[in-house]
Amino acid sequence: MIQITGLRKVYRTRRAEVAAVDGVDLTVAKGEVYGVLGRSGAGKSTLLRCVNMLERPDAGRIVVDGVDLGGLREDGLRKARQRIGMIHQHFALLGSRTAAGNVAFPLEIMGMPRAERAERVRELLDLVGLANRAGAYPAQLSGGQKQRVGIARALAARPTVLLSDEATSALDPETTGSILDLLRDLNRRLGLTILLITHEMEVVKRICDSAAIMHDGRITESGPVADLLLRPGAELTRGIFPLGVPTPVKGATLLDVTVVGAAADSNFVSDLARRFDLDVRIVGGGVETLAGTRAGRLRLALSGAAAATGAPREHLASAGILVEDPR
Ligand SMILES: Nc1ncnc2c1ncn2[C@@H]1O[C@H](COP(=O)(O)OP(=O)(O)OP(=O)(O)O)[C@@H](O)[C@H]1O
Repeated sequence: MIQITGLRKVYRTRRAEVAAVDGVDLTVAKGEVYGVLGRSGAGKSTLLRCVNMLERPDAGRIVVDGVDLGGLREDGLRKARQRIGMIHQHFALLGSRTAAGNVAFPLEIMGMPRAERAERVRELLDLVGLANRAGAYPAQLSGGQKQRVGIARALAARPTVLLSDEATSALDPETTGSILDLLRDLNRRLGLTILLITHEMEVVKRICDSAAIMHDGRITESGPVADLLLRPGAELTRGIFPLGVPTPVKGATLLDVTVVGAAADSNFVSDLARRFDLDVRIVGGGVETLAGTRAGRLRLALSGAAAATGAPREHLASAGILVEDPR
């Protein structure tokens, strides 16, 4: 649905050149929620703004829904952008218009007749759970409600892709949760492909099927969350399940194990203890549900004759469990 290849964007100021995006390749499949995670300044906003050509890349290709955006002139681009909705951290609503007026705005620009427009606006506000606030002005709405208006407006032209620029960063945790659930629901109900950028691990945990980590304009790891978790040394795994600096346990061998899918709910710990006659203690970690997938990471302290041999590791690995030395 979205194919980004060799993307590069350089900002030139009088004093310096900054490669905000420095050779990014990314593929977002149709119907998935894809999160790009990174710290401030990593280049996430620039990357996202290149996807709908709000920023013209210096190099690389952006193909959305089969259309190569780089090859389009202004009018073609305007049409292509209707297929790409966008929501923003600070909502970007017009303060002088009601919720309904804000949602109607892109439809007016498209030239939709008034009666049809009114019907579509009603439908959109209903879709985001704001049917009863149509006449309210942004100043009268909570942050979560404003973002719901933003989402309704972004969906007005029936886009196939939604870009989310830190859509929940200005919201409290509970409201963040409800907006993320709404995005997930829209993704499922409308088959909407969502590419979001965020600095919050919680966003990736709650709704992303796939994720990428960005540092200094480059993607350092990317792929389906379930696959990334099982990749040795993955930063994503450490971010979702931080285990901290290992504290030695006297007479025990420490192992960090990552489990995804059925293994996360299996009896692998007691099985390990029985099979190798070990004493097994869990000294850190947890198990969670990530966008519908069960996953966990535990730090185990093994004691017993077989603890320091390779046998427990080999057994865990043969069951599809990632085993790493704590560090
Ligand atoms: N218009 C611009 N002119 C010059 N430099 C820019 C411009 N926009 C961004 N940059 C620089 O490009 C780099 C990436 O910025 P970008 O905003 O894309 O990162 P980000 O990961 O989205 O961070 P944030 O969450 O803080 O916005 C930064 O070093 C930033 O200072």
